[in-house]
Amino acid sequence: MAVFTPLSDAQVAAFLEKFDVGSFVSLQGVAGGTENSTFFVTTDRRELVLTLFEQGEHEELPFFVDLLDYLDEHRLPVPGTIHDREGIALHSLAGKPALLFPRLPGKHPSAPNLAQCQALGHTLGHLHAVSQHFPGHRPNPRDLHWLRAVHHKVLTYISPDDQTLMKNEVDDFESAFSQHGELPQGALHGDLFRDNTLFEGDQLGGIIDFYNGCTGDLLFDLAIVINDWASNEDGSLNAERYTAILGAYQARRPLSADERALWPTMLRMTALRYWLSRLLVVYVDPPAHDLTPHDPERFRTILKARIAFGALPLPEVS
Ligand SMILES: Nc1ncnc2c1ncn2[C@@H]1O[C@H](COP(=O)(O)OP(=O)(O)O)[C@@H](O)[C@H]1O
Ligand SMILES: N[C@@H](CCOP(=O)(O)O)C(=O)O
Repeated sequence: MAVFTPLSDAQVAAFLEKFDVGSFVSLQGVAGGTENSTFFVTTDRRELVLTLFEQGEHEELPFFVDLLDYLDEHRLPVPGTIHDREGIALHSLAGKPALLFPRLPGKHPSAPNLAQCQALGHTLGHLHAVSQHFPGHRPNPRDLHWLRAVHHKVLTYISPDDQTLMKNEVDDFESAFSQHGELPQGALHGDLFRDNTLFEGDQLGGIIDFYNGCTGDLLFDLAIVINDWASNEDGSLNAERYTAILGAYQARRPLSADERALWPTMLRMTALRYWLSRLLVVYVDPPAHDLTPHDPERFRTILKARIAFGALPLPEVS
């Protein structure tokens, strides 16, 4: 379940009166999700999503509102926030910050087909082409500085071989990145896993859950996508999905020479980023709720595969 703060019909009906969205019909808690309380709300005019923010830095919410609204204005399939009659998006409900969104169509793809991979690559390339001009600023909270600063917290919980692996990888990343200039920058989704997308058939209906959104290396976002969308069970890269995503992406935003050079390193770095964040959740900072944490082992497997086999060649830009 992902309703940590229950709401009554009457509370939501009164809340909706601030907005021009129609009258309350029904409310349903959403089972998915891990961090916030999410509700599907039906009015006599439309389907909505209501999110109560349970954790995280509340002062950062205006960044997420601005980013979603900017991408929505640029015709990306994201839930732009719904503003009330006075133009305000961010409200408070049951003592928690609250946002209202349109409900986007579709389902999460667990085994995406190649048309879905192409659609995702195409849209992410478009998003990054546009997001380079986004004026907001939020440093990437999971970048190399974070890896360097926090990886020691998990070392006592992993095997001696894994400790060596993790420490050597962080050193390697620092050495590789120091040999290149700044990579192309822009706003990132920051967590674009399959379960943060919605598809209707092969059509990408929506990209959701921008609460890891930040600004930084665009390549970081692309590497997260490839590791989640294009890895086989054994962690190796799935050549067809890899080529479908990267071919479509580069038709919208070709990678620079520095990005191409750092690509194998970025795949390893984002694999380590999730291995580490998941280890932290399991051993160091477990959440108060009883949801099953994501498996750290999955990203250890992916990291080991990237080290063993490197990256596949990047498709040529046509
Ligand atoms: N705008 C939206 N349109 C349709 N479904 C949504 C929307 N926002 C959230 N959801 C649904 O709610 C679930 C939880 O939302 P999410 O933002 O991922 O929560 P959390 O931050 O807690 O992980 C999603 O997996 C999706 O099924
Ligand atoms: N999607 C992630 C969880 C979000 O990352 P975090 O850094 O905010 O914990 C995962 O699959 O682990």
